[in-house]
Amino acid sequence: MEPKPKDESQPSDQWPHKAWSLLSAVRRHSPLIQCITNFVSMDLMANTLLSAGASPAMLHTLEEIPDFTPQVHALCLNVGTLSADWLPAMKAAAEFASKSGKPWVLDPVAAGASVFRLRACLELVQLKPTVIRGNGSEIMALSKASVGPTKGVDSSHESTDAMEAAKALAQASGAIVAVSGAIDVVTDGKRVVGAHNGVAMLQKITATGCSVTALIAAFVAVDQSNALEATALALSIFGVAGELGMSLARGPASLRMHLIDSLYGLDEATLISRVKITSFGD
Ligand SMILES: Nc1ncnc2c1ncn2[C@@H]1O[C@H](COP(=O)(O)OP(=O)(O)OP(=O)(O)O)[C@@H](O)[C@H]1O
Ligand SMILES: Cc1ncsc1CCO
Ligand SMILES: [Mg+2]
Repeated sequence: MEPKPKDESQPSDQWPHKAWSLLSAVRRHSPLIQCITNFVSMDLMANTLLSAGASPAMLHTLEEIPDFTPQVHALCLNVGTLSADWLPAMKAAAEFASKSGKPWVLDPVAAGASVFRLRACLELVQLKPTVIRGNGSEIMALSKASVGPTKGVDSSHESTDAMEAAKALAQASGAIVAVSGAIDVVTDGKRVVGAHNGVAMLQKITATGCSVTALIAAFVAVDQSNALEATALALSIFGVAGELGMSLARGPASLRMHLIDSLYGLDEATLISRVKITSFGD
């Protein structure tokens, strides 16, 4: 939607204003986001997209993809509860999205947990995602193409430990690669930025990572030509909603509710005062 001229330099003090501008664009355009995602995440992901102003559609049947996927503004693929019969639909959707010039985002959940899952993720990477977002362990497994010791869907690495793996994966795939964690690391293979927002309690709510991947799809849908910036901003804004939600929450269950309310209610002054994105200086 509405491609904008490429912004080569992103002075750090422009990030907060850009954050408001992109969130406003998502609210205004309400991009249609197709999500083929795991059973655990469907509810939180759809509600995250709705609260940000986007329009989620959790359609995953192969038979519907030729009709539906060309109409969407972006696609989100997530392999969290992958089975062999879902993979052809994911591949077909990725191909339709690419053919119709729509961005698509891959969440390689637990990429290193099994040979089947790793192969599936590597095959999806071949189909040229616009963005890949995972936690530290997922990005390291995918970048090294190796099955290894993993804690399932949770990370046993810091996001910053995966920085070189993320750069290598970005260079090899042509995708923007984002690694979530205390600092969300985002790279195109050369430039690296960090989004510093969020609270650790977000890790205690299942599928917050899956949901922020879908939010990235919505942000890239409204600013396709600046995918690195849109990715970093989606991560930062989700983190700001987490910070605001945490100030009202008593634990993970109430944070889940306040996260959604805070994303929905985010205003310009609050967002601009809280967004924190820095360059890692490459
Ligand atoms: N230590 C932390 N401090 C602040 N925010 C964090 C921290 N760890 C994770 N987050 C935030 O929590 C959200 C989920 O990230 P996480 O790395 O847990 O994803 P994930 O492992 O893929 O989650 P899931 O598989 O449950 O969807 C992101 O918005 C991330 O920025
Ligand atoms: C817990 C869980 N298991 C498979 S997918 C998923 C959601 C978080 O990734
Ligand atoms: Mg995940």
